[in-house]
Amino acid sequence: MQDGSGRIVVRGLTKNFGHVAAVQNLSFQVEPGSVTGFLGPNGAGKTTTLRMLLGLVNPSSGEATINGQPFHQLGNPGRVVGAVLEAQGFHPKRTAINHLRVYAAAMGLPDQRAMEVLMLVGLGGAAGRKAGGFSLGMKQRLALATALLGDPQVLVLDEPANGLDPEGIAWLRTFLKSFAASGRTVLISSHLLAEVEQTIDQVVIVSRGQTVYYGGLEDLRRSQQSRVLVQPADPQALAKALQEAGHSSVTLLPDGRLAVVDATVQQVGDIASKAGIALYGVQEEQADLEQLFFRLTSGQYSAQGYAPPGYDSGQQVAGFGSPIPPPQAPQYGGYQQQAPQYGGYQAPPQFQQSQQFQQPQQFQQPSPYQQTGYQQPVAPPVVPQLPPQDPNQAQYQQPYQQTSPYQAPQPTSPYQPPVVPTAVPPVEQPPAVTPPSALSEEQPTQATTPEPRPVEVAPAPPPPDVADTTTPDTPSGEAPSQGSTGEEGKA
Ligand SMILES: Nc1ncnc2c1ncn2[C@@H]1O[C@H](COP(=O)(O)OP(=O)(O)OP(=O)(O)O)[C@@H](O)[C@H]1O
Repeated sequence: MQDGSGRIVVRGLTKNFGHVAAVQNLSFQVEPGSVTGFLGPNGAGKTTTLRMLLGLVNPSSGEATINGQPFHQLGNPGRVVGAVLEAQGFHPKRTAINHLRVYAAAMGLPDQRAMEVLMLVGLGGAAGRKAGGFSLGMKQRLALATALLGDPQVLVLDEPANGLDPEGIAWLRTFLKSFAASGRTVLISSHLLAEVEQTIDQVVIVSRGQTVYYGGLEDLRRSQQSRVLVQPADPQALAKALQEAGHSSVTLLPDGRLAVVDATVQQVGDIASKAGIALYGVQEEQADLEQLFFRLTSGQYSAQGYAPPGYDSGQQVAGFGSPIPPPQAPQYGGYQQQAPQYGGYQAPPQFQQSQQFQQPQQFQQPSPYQQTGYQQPVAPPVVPQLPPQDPNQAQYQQPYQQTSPYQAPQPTSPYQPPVVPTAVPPVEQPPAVTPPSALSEEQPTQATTPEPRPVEVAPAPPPPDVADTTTPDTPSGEAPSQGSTGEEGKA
């Protein structure tokens, strides 16, 4: 029996693909009324977890429920949960509007609902264009429109910002916040905290298939303590002097600086002065959330050959190892930097590497982005509420305009459920679509299906098509996986 809460519960979820432990004993809960970010580096197990939640992969153990029930027990899943796992796999020759009409018909919704969701995601002007010609960002919007068809209570989106331009990201942020503010549940995955930081309220951070943090984003921010970073002429001597003065939490960083937790800048300066130790730089550091994310998830991949013998890759901020060999960390009794801990629900590390600390070039630690080749995503501009646009020329329309059913009749929510017709209107040229059962892991992959991973599973897939003979819209699920090994190859 559905509890109607809109709550997602993941309890002890585990998935092994042969020898690959994709997800290990994962537990978290996603509450309605908030946007929860599901974050982790590549290969952390995010997609596998979402696929288990959506009934596309059988867990090795544990369970994932929506409204208190596994996905396959939801009566009309398309009306409960809308999901986008990968914005690909649309029939390339089918127009956006026809794609949506097919799914709308399968869910018992009127044709007009297709146009409504297209308008909602800003694709109204591209309704008659074939999906095969869509850009990645347009495909993301079309996939989201498909997920919204059934006016679901829960939205599950895998990397939804992927391919969106800055305006699209800003639009998505506004949309998801508004959706959650209407009392619904939003779970979005990403491997970039910066990409979703302004969107999410709660965060589940996974690394190597395990939860490393689960809680409010603000709590995560608050959990970080500042520390004093100091560059002394003689780190050993200063560490000793600090310890003798009662400051036991002193960490020697690979670049030769000391990080002191329970002391102020003034205290450190005074102690150094009394001990006759010259300081070349001292600064209080407030930990950065993005760096914390790197720290929490570091070690997912470590680049062999870069870390010198004895150097603990856990000291690195970036998760992919450092392309620049760090200096050999001298070993001090009791002052070694601690590697981040994994497994279970552990508190995040308290300290982060300073990027502002002023010191000679040779001591500077490259930022995580420099180390990994990433660039910090450009913060999207603030989107005006209703920018002026020419309906004939604008590529995307703002979603909260015109006749959208989501236009807020009530001040608290822009959403209204769509009208469910008493009779299903006929569908023109129904295309080939994988039947619902083919989404299941237990179904063998169809020979004509090019995509081993699902696209959108939100609505119940429509009936098979007799006209189209090309690639189905909806890819099949994975090959039988329980206990198998090499047959579960990932695209
Ligand atoms: N069908 C499969 N068969 C075998 N291994 C798989 C399969 N699906 C996922 N894996 C493995 O499970 C691990 C987790 O993969 P998953 O796709 O869940 O990670 P992710 O966090 O979503 O990564 P990304 O951010 O790159 O999408 C990886 O090691 C991956 O290779």
